[in-house]
Amino acid sequence: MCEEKQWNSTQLRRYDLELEQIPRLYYTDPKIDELISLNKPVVITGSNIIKTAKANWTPEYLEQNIGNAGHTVMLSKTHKFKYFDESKVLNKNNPHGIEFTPPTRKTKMKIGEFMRKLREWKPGNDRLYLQQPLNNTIGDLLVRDFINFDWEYINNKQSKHNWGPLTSNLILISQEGNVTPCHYDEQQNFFGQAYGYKRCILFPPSDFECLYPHPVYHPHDRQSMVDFDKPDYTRFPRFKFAKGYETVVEPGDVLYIPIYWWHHIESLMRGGPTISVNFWYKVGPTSLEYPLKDHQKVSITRNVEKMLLEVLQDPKEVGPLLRSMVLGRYT
Ligand SMILES: O=C(O)C(=O)C[C@H](CCCc1ccccc1)C(=O)O
Ligand SMILES: [Zn+2]
Repeated sequence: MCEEKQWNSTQLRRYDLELEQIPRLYYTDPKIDELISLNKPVVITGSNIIKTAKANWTPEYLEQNIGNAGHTVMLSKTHKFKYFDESKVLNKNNPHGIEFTPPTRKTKMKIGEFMRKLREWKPGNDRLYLQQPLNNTIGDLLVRDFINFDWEYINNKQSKHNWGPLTSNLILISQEGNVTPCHYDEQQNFFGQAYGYKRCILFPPSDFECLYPHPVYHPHDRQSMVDFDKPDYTRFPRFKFAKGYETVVEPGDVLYIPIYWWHHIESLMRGGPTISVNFWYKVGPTSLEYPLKDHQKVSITRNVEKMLLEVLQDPKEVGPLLRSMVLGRYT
């Protein structure tokens, strides 16, 4: 039977992008392992991976059970929550940092205050996004739910695909309409959707030239410089060639976001709060096998940038040096 969809396309933000669908496969389907081994995204449906979260994690339940410690909440004046690395921002004890105006503010909030602020939110108020690594401050019922995730399935995938150790699980409680702008992470990611609906737009690592990441030394390292709401085609002409994939994850879905794949994530407008839990896996130093995979080339460019910045010191010298090295010789 076909369930009626719980959302409609007016709840999705509109972008100037051509998007194909990410495959949705039932968790017993062997094609899932084919796609994961090719470092390609797939939505795993019908599994018990986060079954207890799908069953129990409503905003009210989390308010009762997430624990009474303060939680990390990002505040933003816009719907965008563009991540930045605080260690790369210029401040008194970081002379090498750069001038930078943070687009979001990080605070600590008790869950009750967070939920109240969400309920009382009015246009013009700061938007809120709770982003809290799961730790030992969570309540007993949440611990029980977490223990009852289908770890056999999860661990089987982790070992079959030679992922490194699970580094962290992030609990995400988003206000409706919030956007995490396009970025990539250096970890494999099982992105579990527990409550509400999130639209995920992904691009392969080979779209590096179309998505213009900030320089590695910048606080917005790994984030795209392109504003999807208003792309600057003069500065970023190749953005029009980006070839994206999208899906809307629903409660119980687990989206495999391959390492180094770009992803933009939005909580549907007028869809109420959303709750997600991700599983990040670091990958160890992999032996370089030829031909190199696209994500390995991105990793190499990062190392070149870091080395050049280390020796040149001044970021303004990196462009001219690379240009003189490459133009007429390698191009
Ligand atoms: O799971 C992922 O990789 C996502 O990008 C999920 C994303 C929020 C990520 C917030 C964040 C980014 C970097 C460091 C710490 C926190 C969302 O769902 O909005
Ligand atoms: Zn991410």
